[in-house]
Amino acid sequence: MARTAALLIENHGKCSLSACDTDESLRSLLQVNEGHQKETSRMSLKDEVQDKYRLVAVIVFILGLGTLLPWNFFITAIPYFQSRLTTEKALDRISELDYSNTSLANNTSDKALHSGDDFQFNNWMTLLAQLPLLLCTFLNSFLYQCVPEKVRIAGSMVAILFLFTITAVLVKVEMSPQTFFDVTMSTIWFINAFCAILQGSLFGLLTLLPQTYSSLFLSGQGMAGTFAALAMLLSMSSGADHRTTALGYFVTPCIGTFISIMCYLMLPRLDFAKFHFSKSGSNSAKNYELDTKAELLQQEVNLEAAEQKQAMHKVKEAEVLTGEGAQKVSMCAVLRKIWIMAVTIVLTFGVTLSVFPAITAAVQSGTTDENWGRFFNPVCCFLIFNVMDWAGRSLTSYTLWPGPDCKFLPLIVAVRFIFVPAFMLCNISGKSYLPIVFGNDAWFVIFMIFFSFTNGYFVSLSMCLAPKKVLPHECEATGAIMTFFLALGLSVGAGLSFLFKALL
Ligand SMILES: O=c1[nH]cnc2c1ncn2[C@@H]1O[C@H](CO)[C@@H](O)[C@H]1O
Repeated sequence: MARTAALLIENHGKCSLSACDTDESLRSLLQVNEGHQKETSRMSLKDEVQDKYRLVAVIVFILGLGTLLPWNFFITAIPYFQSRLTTEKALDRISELDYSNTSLANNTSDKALHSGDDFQFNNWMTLLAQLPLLLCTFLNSFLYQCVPEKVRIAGSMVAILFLFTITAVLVKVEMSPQTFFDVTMSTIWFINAFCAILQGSLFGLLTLLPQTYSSLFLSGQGMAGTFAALAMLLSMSSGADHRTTALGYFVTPCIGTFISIMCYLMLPRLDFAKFHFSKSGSNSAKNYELDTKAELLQQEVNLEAAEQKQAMHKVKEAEVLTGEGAQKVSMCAVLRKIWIMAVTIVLTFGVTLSVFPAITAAVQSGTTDENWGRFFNPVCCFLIFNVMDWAGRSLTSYTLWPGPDCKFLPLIVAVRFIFVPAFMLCNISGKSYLPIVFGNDAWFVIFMIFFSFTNGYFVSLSMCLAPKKVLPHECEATGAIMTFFLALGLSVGAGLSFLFKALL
């Protein structure tokens, strides 16, 4: 009984309800219960298995971190990839030249080096990292029925470890730039495809744990970028040569992924995880409602009699309004309720990925200090982005301004589009059309702080507010829909990055 009560409270905690007319009654019902939730939680916790030493929490955080290691380790290493492609491309060009004309040779070599991105590496990398996410979000929704969760999760992590090992080994292998580009792009595609399956499967698994564990997972994801930026800074400051630095850097995610695999394998051995995973993961709408109603009648908590009556009255009212509890979840109905959040997340990630990292990674320091010049990119672009992105995500634990009923959220988020021209007018060499207006490093740092903080805040805000717009039994569908729009936003942004790069 306590277990069912805990489930009820947990689900109520997870999803408050929308202002939709038909949902109003259930919403009031939950409000009636709200006052009793803390008390009930305390009671149920006594009976429930505890997360000893917060081990499950730590593991969930590490798993979150593990899922975004591939994306972050690849984008933070853009200068390494470019240096391999650009320099060798430049050398190729020089070797094709008639060396009797030295000035032509110099000019062309200069142009090749300064065009910086003949392969448009940043753009292709962003697109090939995000497209598999979109495709695999679909694929995973079929795959989850025929491939067991353990195989999907452990298998993806082993594949990611293998692909990271290849990337690390390639650091020491000489090959033509075109081959290096092709191999790297294939690695990026496959590593992100596995990462998408991993992410989707872990999100599914997390629905069986209390909601705080989903926040921890997201927090871990936010930390992955900082981890990559710090690994880059540490390997750069080791003073080793270029290639050894890159090797040290790529060995880090191999270790990180290995630790993730160990953590995942440990999870089913922990009582707290065992307890929650043994609960039925597929709580259908009907079951949920039956549970809810049964609990209202039977739960062994101190609901005052009058309020209990009121609660039951509301349930009956809701039954009449919603056409009884056995209703199916309609994706269209859910989408109608959460479209504002869906548009918000597409706009947020669309703007972010259209310039980050494709354009922001190309910005150089305006100073002549060589040392600062080397560290400018990892610090001002990647470290600041990831720390502030994480800070923005964390702020949603304290405030959810402007709230679930705000109709103007997409408009507020659209204002972020201003960052696109702002970054395009920063100090990027080899521009064809645009001048450098914000040449000072301080401008770039200021833009980056606001850009990343608002990215983290609005992404997390839309993900947190969406479940508040729907009925409890629609939460799972809401999660799936929002994950799809998250991936769509990332892919749209990655596509737009080609356009903005061409306009530079
Ligand atoms: O696969 C993903 N899932 C969720 N968020 C992602 C993924 N890939 C990138 N980002 C998000 O994109 C922004 C720029 O790096 C960051 O906010 C990062 O968390």
